[in-house]
Amino acid sequence: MAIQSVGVIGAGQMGNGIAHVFALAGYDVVMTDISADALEKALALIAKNLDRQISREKITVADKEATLGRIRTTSLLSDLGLADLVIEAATEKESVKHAIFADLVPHLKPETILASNTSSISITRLASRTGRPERFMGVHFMNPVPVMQLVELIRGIATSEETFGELVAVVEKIGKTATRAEDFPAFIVNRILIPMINEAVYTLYEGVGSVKSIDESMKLGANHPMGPLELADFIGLDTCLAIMNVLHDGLADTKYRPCPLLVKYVEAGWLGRKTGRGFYDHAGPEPVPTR
Ligand SMILES: CC(=O)CC(=O)SCCNC(=O)CCNC(=O)[C@H](O)C(C)(C)COP(=O)(O)OP(=O)(O)OC[C@H]1O[C@@H](n2cnc3c(N)ncnc32)[C@H](O)[C@@H]1OP(=O)(O)O
Ligand SMILES: NC(=O)C1=CN([C@@H]2O[C@H](COP(=O)(O)OP(=O)(O)OC[C@H]3O[C@@H](n4cnc5c(N)ncnc54)[C@H](OP(=O)(O)O)[C@@H]3O)[C@@H](O)[C@H]2O)C=CC1
Repeated sequence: MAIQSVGVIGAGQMGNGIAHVFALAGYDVVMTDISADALEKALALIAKNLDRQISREKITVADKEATLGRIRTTSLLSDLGLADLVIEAATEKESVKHAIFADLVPHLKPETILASNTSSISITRLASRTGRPERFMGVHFMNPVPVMQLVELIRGIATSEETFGELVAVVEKIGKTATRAEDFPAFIVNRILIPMINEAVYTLYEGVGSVKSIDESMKLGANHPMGPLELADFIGLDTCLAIMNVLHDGLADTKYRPCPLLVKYVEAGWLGRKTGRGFYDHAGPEPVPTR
């Protein structure tokens, strides 16, 4: 099946970037979210990120206009019914994802491929209740989507060769590089990266360093583009904690226990950039460490 139209569910940090890259590559995009405000913010962010690409002469003004013209937003999940591919990028909570698929599937064409941008949750389990496990995949983009080259492709135990092949072709068409990860907790990137971030939170929690010294050490000492705590704020502390819980429960190994300080920040609603405060206060022109 030639994929021409893409549905995106969830217009948060990831959903807006996924809509951006598909529309820029020429796909028709319908994006939905439970929050109308999130949809509005997402369109504004897409326009801003397209302007970044114009200022670096990566695209033209005409490209930006055409891209925005290919993105439609809706509050109705049923409006995604005609899409050839639907990518779910809602909150990293398994119950939320199952509920979305249960509401969505009755509206879909039989040949439509369903995918989740989940950071860590079992693709096999997500697929098992959709009635189309052979046409279900993990398509895991990296943040920020317009810039990061990688897309992790994860097959559930029942995903067909045909579905996998179609998504390899789609990733190539949007100009990114697909790697393949097997369907085990947090796949490859987050199996390695998020425990490192959790370790950075332990380093802060045990008083080994301050937010500033920890991030500066990894930026200058390991050439990381962002320090681990700055990156945690960028990802979202709720998402980082959700991934650690998936690793801890899925691999039954205490080495994946989430740091109590990370739990406390999430309990306080200090989720990082998306709520304005995490390990940094993002209210001003420059982020200010909060510890
Ligand atoms: C949690 C999961 O499930 C998986 C994950 O995603 S884990 C997280 C993976 N991501 C990372 O590790 C990001 C690490 N950080 C970085 O790579 C860099 O800091 C960064 C690319 C985000 C910003 O780079 P920088 O050098 O500080 O900024 P800057 O030079 O201004 O921007 C570089 C490019 O990124 C773009 N950019 C910067 N921030 C951006 C953002 N938030 N959204 C979109 N584009 C952005 C700029 O426009 C520029 O794009 P072009 O090259 O296309 O013009
Ligand atoms: N953040 C990151 O760096 C990365 C995240 N991911 C994965 O992508 C997914 C999204 O993450 P992210 O964008 O950071 O999360 P965000 O919290 O930024 O955005 C999630 C969006 O989904 C909305 N939402 C919640 N429930 C529903 C629903 N039932 N139907 C439609 N929309 C809904 C949320 O609305 P509201 O806020 O009102 O609840 C919010 O706008 C997660 O699975 C995450 O693990 C993958 C790669 C990187």
